[in-house]
Amino acid sequence: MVSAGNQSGSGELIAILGAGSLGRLWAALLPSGRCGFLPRRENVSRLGRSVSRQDVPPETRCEYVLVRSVPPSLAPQGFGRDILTASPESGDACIHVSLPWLESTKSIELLLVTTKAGDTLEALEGWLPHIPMDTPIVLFQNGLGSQRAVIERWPERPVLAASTTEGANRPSPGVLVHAGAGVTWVGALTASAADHTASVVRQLAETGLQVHGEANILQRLWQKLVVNAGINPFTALLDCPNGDILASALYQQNIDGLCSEISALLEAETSEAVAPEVLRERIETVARNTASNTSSMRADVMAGRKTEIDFINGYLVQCGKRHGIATPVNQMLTERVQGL
Ligand SMILES: NC(=O)C1=CN([C@@H]2O[C@H](COP(=O)(O)OP(=O)(O)OC[C@H]3O[C@@H](n4cnc5c(N)ncnc54)[C@H](OP(=O)(O)O)[C@@H]3O)[C@@H](O)[C@H]2O)C=CC1
Ligand SMILES: CC(C)(CO)C(=O)C(=O)O
Repeated sequence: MVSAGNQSGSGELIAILGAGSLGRLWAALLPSGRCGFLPRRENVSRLGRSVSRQDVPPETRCEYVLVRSVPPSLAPQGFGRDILTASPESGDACIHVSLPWLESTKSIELLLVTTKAGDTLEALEGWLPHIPMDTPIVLFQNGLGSQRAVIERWPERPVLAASTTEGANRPSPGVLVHAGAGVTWVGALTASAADHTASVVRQLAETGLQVHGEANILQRLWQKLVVNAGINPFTALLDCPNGDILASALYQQNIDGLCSEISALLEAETSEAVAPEVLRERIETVARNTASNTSSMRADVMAGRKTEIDFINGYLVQCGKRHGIATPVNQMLTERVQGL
């Protein structure tokens, strides 16, 4: 059982904003007693308030089971529906996790933000006025665009970004599955964050997950963006696992155009020249290595959630507009996914 006490007397805390799959994964693996979740700001007044008998009692702790060791037959399937057959009983390493919903922001020494890209700004708007100016903030969002919005809004704060290939999903409300081990890269986005990188990496590495500092985190985010832009929309539109896109007509007809657009954008944005064929090879290597995965975008569509398309192919369309580069394939994929 991983458990953290209520805030009083527990010293400095790592707060997690976004108690979803990724947030719960870090929370469960961080040293016990040092971690808690920040609730949605609008729910704050319900926490810790005495309630009348007619009211629903507020949840003061977030409880779930972490399934760390998925049976090999399920492990490669990653996100989504396929994992539904994984139950806490079927793995050999289930941990019961019980962590507090934080009521005060006083002793927060590190803030991990694990909301979806589209929710990040609003989630931070609610909490940052209550969090000390020198508390490092680590953004875990996939795609690009949300990070820039945060640093433009709070340029003085120490803001870092993380790019991670860990895989976590929630097949049912009380169960978190660590579906795939990966690597996490952390680097500074604002000037005042540079001094915090080493200590953030050290704290995150206490989970036992692989965590490294990255001097050029934007480049890492771009590398992941390329792969997500070349796999996720096709899986969502074709409603298929990652590997199945490769033989499809939609993919075959559009991948070269997509890679040419991304290659031009990459050079315009980062000065890195990477040939379209190299980008295609990178995309296809990941698609083959994760062939039976349900991508996060397909999983969002299947669950009726808003996708992160605006921060992946949609972001590339916006980049194209800034640089005068035509992006018809990214535009088509964005519009079609938005329409799902
Ligand atoms: N899951 C993974 O393995 C990986 C995820 N990522 C990236 O990490 C990010 C999070 O992904 P994931 O954990 O899967 O997403 P989830 O949807 O599982 O989690 C997001 C969480 O944020 C919460 N949230 C939304 N708005 C607010 C708010 N205003 N205040 C507080 N909490 C809020 C949601 O609450 P509610 O449920 O109530 O809506 C939800 O619990 C995404 O950008 C994703 O691309 C990157 C690599 C791997
Ligand atoms: C690499 C990939 C496509 C793996 O499924 C992913 O990151 C995602 O699903 O968002």
